[in-house]
Amino acid sequence: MFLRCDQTPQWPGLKARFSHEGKRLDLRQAFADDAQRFAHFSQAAPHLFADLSKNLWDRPTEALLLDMARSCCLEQHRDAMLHGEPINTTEGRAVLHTLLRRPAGRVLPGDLPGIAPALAEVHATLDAMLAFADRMRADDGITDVVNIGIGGSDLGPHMAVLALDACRAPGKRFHFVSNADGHELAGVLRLLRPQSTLFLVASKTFTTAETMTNARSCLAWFAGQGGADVARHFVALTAQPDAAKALGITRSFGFWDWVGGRYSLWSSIGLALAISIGAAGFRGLLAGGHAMDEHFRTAPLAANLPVRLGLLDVWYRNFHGFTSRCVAPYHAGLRRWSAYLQQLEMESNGKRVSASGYALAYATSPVLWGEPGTNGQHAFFQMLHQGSDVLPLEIVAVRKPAHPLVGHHDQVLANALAQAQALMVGKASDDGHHHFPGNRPSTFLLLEALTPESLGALIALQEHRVFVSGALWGINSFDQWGVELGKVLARDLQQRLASGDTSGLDASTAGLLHRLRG
Ligand SMILES: O=P(O)(O)OC[C@H]1O[C@H](O)[C@H](O)[C@@H](O)[C@@H]1O
Repeated sequence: MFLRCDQTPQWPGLKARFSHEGKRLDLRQAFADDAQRFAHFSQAAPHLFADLSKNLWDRPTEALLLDMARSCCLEQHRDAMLHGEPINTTEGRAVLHTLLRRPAGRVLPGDLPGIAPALAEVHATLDAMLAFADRMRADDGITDVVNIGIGGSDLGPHMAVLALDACRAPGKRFHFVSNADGHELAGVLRLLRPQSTLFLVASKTFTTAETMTNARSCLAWFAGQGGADVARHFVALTAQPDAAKALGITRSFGFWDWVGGRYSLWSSIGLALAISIGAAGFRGLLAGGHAMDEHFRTAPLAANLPVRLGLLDVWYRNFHGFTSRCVAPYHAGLRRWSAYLQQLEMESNGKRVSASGYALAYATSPVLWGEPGTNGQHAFFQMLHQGSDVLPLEIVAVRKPAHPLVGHHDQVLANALAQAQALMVGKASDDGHHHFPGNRPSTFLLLEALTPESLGALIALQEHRVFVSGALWGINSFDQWGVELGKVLARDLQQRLASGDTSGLDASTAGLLHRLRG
């Protein structure tokens, strides 16, 4: 059994450190006292550079956090995941999204026996999927690609297709339909012609109600518009190809139950992205992810970026008591970044019981939220600078733009830098309205350029940082039972909306149902 963070000898030490020094730490003073603060709290990692120095911690605190990670056997936890142990205990599954980006034939010391054959299957499926992607990419008869999926079967490919728009196949449009609300699908269908559209029905389980409703409507629309050849125009991306066949979709690309939905961009679920950026680009994404996996696997804890970020997350959540993290990508292509991270972190670590089912006495996942910079600055950054709560900010900036327009990118980068600076430095004024308290924390992640490789590394960094905080909190980061109750009740209420039966319902639900029936 691994220790949870609160069972370690460092936990009381961290509590004491927070009440004596931690809560009083002033970043301006900390920089004045330590000429090496930036050097110590910043580091390179594959494809990116991270500055953690404008955060409310110091070296002794970080050292205690690292010792706590050692007491929790974080490295053994990590290796258990990488080697294929069934660490998703409530579902009895391994957690092997890292295998999806491992080079063919690569064996790690400690791999369980099933890993080598699984890796061979991964590459056979990847090769077939990417060959298909390149065919579709080169096929001028296909102008529109529609990804139908929700949650992990939407957020990853959607975010990444937008982020890597500079690599998009010329002449192709990409659409993402996730909501069961017909307004979304109807708006997309209006733009399409059946003979030039490729529908990708993305669902690990092939049971998700929203996706099944949208897939059926697309099949009906296709037939209604005189579309022929469903086999050419519909592809399923699923771990349940038989369920896809039952719906009439014969071509499918598979993946495995050890790939969680929110970790599935790297699998066949990434087909929309692969068509957009091509096989070579998709392999670049995998290579970037793998480079970060290797960093996570081999770097000493004190120089391991996902570990340092995960420890900072625990320090902020459990000692400072910060309830959220604002994410601000300073790149318009990353406009779905916060939505993507919301599922990754909040569905993974939004848990109130330990892996063995006991109620925890401390807080877990923060709320993640945000918008691209500079837009957020003109909306909610007011609260970051002068609000009553301290809200840590995480900036992603990209040094080189992928467009030739003069005068734009410097403005964007200067704003990213200015926000982090302003939050920390503040500005004293006797007039309260003009007073900026400063000492507000931010993390700065910097990519050289937004490429498949750097995006892959950035995503894998976030996956592993979520793993680190989840492991220290002692929770199962890989199940999501909290989404089930609403699904069951929605099925019941859909029938009641038709029948009008309100028996056994609470008065509010019954009253609203009555109104919804009109
Ligand atoms: O890919 P699917 O099986 O359709 O699942 C889509 C999504 O819905 C589920 O309810 C989960 O909350 C998500 O983790 C998952 O990504």
